[in-house]
Amino acid sequence: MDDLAAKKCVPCNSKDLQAMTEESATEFLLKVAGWNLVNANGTLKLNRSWKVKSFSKGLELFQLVGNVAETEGHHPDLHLVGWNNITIEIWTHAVGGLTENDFILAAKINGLNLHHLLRKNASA
Ligand SMILES: C[C@H](O)[C@H](O)[C@H]1CNC2=NC(N)=NC(=O)C2=N1
Repeated sequence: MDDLAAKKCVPCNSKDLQAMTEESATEFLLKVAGWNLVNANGTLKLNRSWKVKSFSKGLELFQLVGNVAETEGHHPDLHLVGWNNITIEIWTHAVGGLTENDFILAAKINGLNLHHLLRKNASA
C-alpha cells in the first residue's frame, strides 16, 4: 500500500466505486495514525478528535482541512462543539461506506501543520 498522502482522490460518481469491507478498512487504518474506525448504524466511517486553543483556532483548522477537501473534491463532516472540541468524520457518501478516498483525505489531514492551533493535551 503506497503513500496515501501522495495519492489523489477519484471522483465519487465513478460507477465502479464501492464501499470496502471492514477487513480492508482495518488494514488501511494502519496507515492513518490517530484515526478511528467506527460503525455508525452499519456505515463504516473514520473519525478523529482534537481540542483546539480557541473557537477561532477551530475555525482556522476547518479552513486548512477545507482547502485540502476542495483540492481533492472529497469532503469530511466537520464538528466543532463546546467551543473547542473538534471531531472530523470521513466517509464516502456516494457508496455509504469507506473507500480509499477517505484514507487519502485522512492521510493528507495528518500531513497538515495543526500544532499551533491545538491545546497541549490536544487529543480529545
Ligand atoms: C462528483 C464528486 O466526486 C462528488 O460530488 C463528491 C463530492 N465530495 C464527496 N465527499 C464525500 N465524503 N463523499 C462523497 O460521496 C463525495 N462526493
